[in-house]
Amino acid sequence: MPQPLGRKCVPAGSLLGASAPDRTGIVHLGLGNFHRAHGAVYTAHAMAAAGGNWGIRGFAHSSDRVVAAMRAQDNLYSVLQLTERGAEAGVIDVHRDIDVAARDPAAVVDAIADPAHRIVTLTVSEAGYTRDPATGRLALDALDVAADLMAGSTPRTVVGMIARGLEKRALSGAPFAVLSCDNLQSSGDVTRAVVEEFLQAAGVRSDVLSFASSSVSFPNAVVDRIVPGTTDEHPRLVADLLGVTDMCPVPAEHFTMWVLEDDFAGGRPAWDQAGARFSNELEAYEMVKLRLLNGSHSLIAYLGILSGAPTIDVAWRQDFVREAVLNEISDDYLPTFTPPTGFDADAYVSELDARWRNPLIGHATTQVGSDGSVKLLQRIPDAALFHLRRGDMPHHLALCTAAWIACIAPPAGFTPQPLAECIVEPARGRLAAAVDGAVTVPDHVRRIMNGGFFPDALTEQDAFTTRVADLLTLIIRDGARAAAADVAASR
Ligand SMILES: NC(=O)c1ccc[n+]([C@@H]2O[C@H](COP(=O)([O-])OP(=O)(O)OC[C@H]3O[C@@H](n4cnc5c(N)ncnc54)[C@H](O)[C@@H]3O)[C@@H](O)[C@H]2O)c1
Ligand SMILES: O=P(O)(O)OC[C@@H](O)[C@@H](O)[C@H](O)[C@H](O)CO
Repeated sequence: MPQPLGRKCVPAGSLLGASAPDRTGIVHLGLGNFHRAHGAVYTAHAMAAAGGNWGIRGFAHSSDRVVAAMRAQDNLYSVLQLTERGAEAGVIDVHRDIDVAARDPAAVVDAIADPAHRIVTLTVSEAGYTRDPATGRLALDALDVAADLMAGSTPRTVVGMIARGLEKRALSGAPFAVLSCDNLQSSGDVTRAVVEEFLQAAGVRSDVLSFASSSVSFPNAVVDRIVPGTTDEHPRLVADLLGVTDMCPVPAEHFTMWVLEDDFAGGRPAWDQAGARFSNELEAYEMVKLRLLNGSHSLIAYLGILSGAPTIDVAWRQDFVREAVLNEISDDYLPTFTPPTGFDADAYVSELDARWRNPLIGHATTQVGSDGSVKLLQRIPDAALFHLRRGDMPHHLALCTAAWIACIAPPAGFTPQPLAECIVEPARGRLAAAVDGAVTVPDHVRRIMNGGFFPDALTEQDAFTTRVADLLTLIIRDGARAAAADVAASR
């Protein structure tokens, strides 16, 4: 009978990297699966290589699920690496004092203000940055942001917590870095912008603004590792491999990458000795990651959902999905950017093929397709505008947009595959209101494209809206495969 994982029961040789010292140097917001299989693993290896007090004070945003399970195991958990050659498991021991931010937001503010903490890392999803989709700026009118801005309130949003923590920390003047590890373009610049917009809207003292600009850095970073949600199968695999019961293991692929700007105002762990790459070519890496991987991932997910595929590997094994995605990469994404020095696009795409094909990962199409209203903003508008401004039509980006609408805001009379109902999408209500009363598919699409869900620059492109409407009409009439065939014929 396996014993529960805990400090008294760590299987010999299973620790990945070092166990953390008692002191914490990092505050992490968003204690989900990705952080636990990525930043936490690099930090454990960095401490093993070069030491340092970089234990992690972690906060889940609102759910107690991971926190309760980790606490019962003395903050330990295992990372389950799933490859086509088999599975391996290792234990991570870098978290201390984990909690739920919504339960005690003041504790988050205090942790950020504490000079012992020199980095705040974030994996709070694209939605966690509370930006207006049309402008990309902090959504000052959103109810939760407006509530956080009220004098004397305890902040509930991520941006509010960072800004109020920074304001309190200005009293000590201790420098620190805020490191976004979410799939955002210019993640550091975006995070600085929303935090500074919050501070200005809150009317903080000028010395707080000076502290923010002189002593707080927001390095840009690109993160990469496919980390699906945990299922009941994963604890069983850990029990087989390590002989312990782990209530909250994290499944992950073998591949992992982290590219960062080396701009840490308060110092950093030796992540470079743990495999992270420090580079001045962040923008180029962002294009590769956010377009070739994440943009393609969205198209696989929505075409997959419309054809009843529950996971990415099942969707990817359908010829029409693979053809659409590989053509999207070559026609619509690769021409839009200059890759990093020495980058081999063919090798990268072959590697993506192997990563998406991995049947052990079981990455749910509905997970990748969640929050499309926020994620597609990183993946579609800029690349689409690149082509539209040259008079070319990015057909595959239009297909992805049409497939998203078919899943999330289907026109009256069309019911997508049942999987579509399982997609978490915070904008569902607003989308339904925008299309209420639409009588034709073009009218339906126009209301979405002009409804504040995409940047103005894209919504001004009538040809794109028309192409999305044509493809949505085909999806409704003949299915996703037929729409993909139409796109293939238009190349
Ligand atoms: N899972 C991956 O493969 C992967 C890979 C690269 C990057 N990422 C980035 O990490 C993020 C989290 O992925 P995950 O796999 O950990 O997901 P997860 O569902 O396990 O965790 C999501 C975390 O984000 C928090 N969150 C969600 N909405 C929020 C909001 N509005 N405000 C504040 N916090 C919020 C949740 O509380 C949770 O802690 C992704 O959205 C993405 O930006 C994920
Ligand atoms: O994590 P999201 O929600 O931004 O996007 C879903 C997936 O595309 C994403 O998680 C990838 O698996 C990941 O970006 C790979 O590094």
